[in-house]
Amino acid sequence: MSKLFRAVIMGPPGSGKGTISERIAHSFGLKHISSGDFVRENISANTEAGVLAKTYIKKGLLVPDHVMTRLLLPRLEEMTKYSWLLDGFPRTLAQADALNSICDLDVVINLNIPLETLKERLRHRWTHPSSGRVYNMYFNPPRIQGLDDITGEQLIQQEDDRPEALVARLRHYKDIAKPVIDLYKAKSILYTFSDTETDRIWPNISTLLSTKIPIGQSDARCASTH
Ligand SMILES: Nc1ncnc2c1ncn2[C@@H]1O[C@H](COP(=O)(O)OP(=O)(O)OP(=O)(O)O)[C@@H](O)[C@H]1O
Ligand SMILES: Nc1nc2c(ncn2[C@@H]2O[C@H](COP(=O)(O)OP(=O)(O)O)[C@@H](O)[C@H]2O)c(=O)[nH]1
Repeated sequence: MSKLFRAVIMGPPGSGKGTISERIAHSFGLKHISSGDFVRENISANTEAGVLAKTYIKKGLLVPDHVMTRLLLPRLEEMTKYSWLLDGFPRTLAQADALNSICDLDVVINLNIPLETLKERLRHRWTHPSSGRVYNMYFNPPRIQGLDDITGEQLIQQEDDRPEALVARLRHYKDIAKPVIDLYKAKSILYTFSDTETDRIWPNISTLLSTKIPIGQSDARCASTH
């Protein structure tokens, strides 16, 4: 079997991780694993880790490293047959070390987006709370204003997405992400993309992945995972 592909996407809130992950999953057939979605699934299913995670999320805190790794690592270990893209994990050096102990990453995509752009995007971000699906009133509006395309349920604007909250979130992100970024830079697997528009970043990411994912693998993977 050809070598499987392992990628991580990093970036501050609103940098486009979810949007770009969907494009990568669709174009290259990688399994998209979003830590936020996975946490929400565990909360809905009332698993032990889900119940614990909920107590932190309700307070606007990150879930502690040992809870996150206990949730995510077994999930990744189930995916040994697939190429995957991780979105939202690792967020801390402890999480990166835990990930490192179970696999070697091929590529880390790092999104570097100006603060003003992040503020503007999040001001217009609407979320379907139970699934984590996001919309932007200009970039990708829902079919019916205020309602989720799939369920028809009400969309909300998250408190966290207010410009005042964003500055603190961003500072926090920078502090905890820096050692993770430095680690991946030292391993020569970090690829940073800077722009204000996802549509201008996307062709560069697509070109990078075309050179990294062995020919034929992405198609084969698509067929085997959908
Ligand atoms: N790797 C992680 N480590 C710790 N907590 C996490 C992690 N991933 C998700 N969480 C928790 O789950 C919540 C939802 O995660 P999710 O990534 O969907 O949203 P977010 O933090 O608002 O990020 P973004 O705005 O970048 O999309 C987070 O706020 C955090 O409490
Ligand atoms: N205007 C604009 N909005 C974008 C662009 N890319 C993503 N968005 C929107 O910006 C918000 C943040 O994107 P998201 O993928 O959720 O980022 P994440 O927090 O890093 O996962 C969402 O509402 C997206 O629809 C872009 O190039 N322009």
